[in-house]
Amino acid sequence: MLIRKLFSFEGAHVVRNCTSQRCARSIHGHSYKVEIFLECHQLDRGQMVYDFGLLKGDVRELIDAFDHTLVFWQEDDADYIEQCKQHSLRWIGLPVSPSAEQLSRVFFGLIDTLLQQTEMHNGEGNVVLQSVIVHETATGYAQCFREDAGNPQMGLIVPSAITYSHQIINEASGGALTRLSALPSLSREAT
Ligand SMILES: Nc1nc2c(c(=O)[nH]1)N=C([C@H](O)[C@H](O)COP(=O)(O)OP(=O)(O)OP(=O)(O)O)CN2
Repeated sequence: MLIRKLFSFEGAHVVRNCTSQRCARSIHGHSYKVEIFLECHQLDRGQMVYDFGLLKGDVRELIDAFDHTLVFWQEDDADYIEQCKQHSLRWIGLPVSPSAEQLSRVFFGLIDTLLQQTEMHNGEGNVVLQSVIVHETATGYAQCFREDAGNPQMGLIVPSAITYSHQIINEASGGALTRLSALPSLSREAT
């Protein structure tokens, strides 16, 4: 059985090298929708795959870290990156371009890590992250499955390469970002 929980965030980006010139050459924003799909073939004591409420902690905090951010590709023009950091308190640097496809891969990897760290106390079965959908607009989305998340042809996403501005770290309410940042594989903004 599959269950799905929907999140949203507001974000801005440029996606270099894409065919759509407005997308490639102008900073623009999206009201992103993120759908998380969990799969399990067993129910817990509440006769649920996984209580939706459990996703309102770490996973919500992680997605909220992306809210009102300028997200850039770390291989973008150095001056552009510098200007992003100067003019936006909330920014995230990714080792891949911030297309819907790559954002879905980023979220898959990070949410998968958080779920694996979650202690289950209500007889949950083997709950696994089946896929993550990132909607950029009302008409376009990308869906990442496990094989996509780890596909080197799509670019390696080493979590330690993701950088968060101080403002994001400071505004995170505890839990998820702090724990992910404590992993050797996730880094904070360089000081
Ligand atoms: N496969 C992808 N194609 C495009 C992406 C993407 O991430 N993956 N991104 C963009 C741009 O970010 C753009 O802002 C969104 O493009 P588009 O869907 O064309 O947006 P519109 O609002 O113009 O769509 P309408 O259906 O005309 O409303 C481009 N492509």
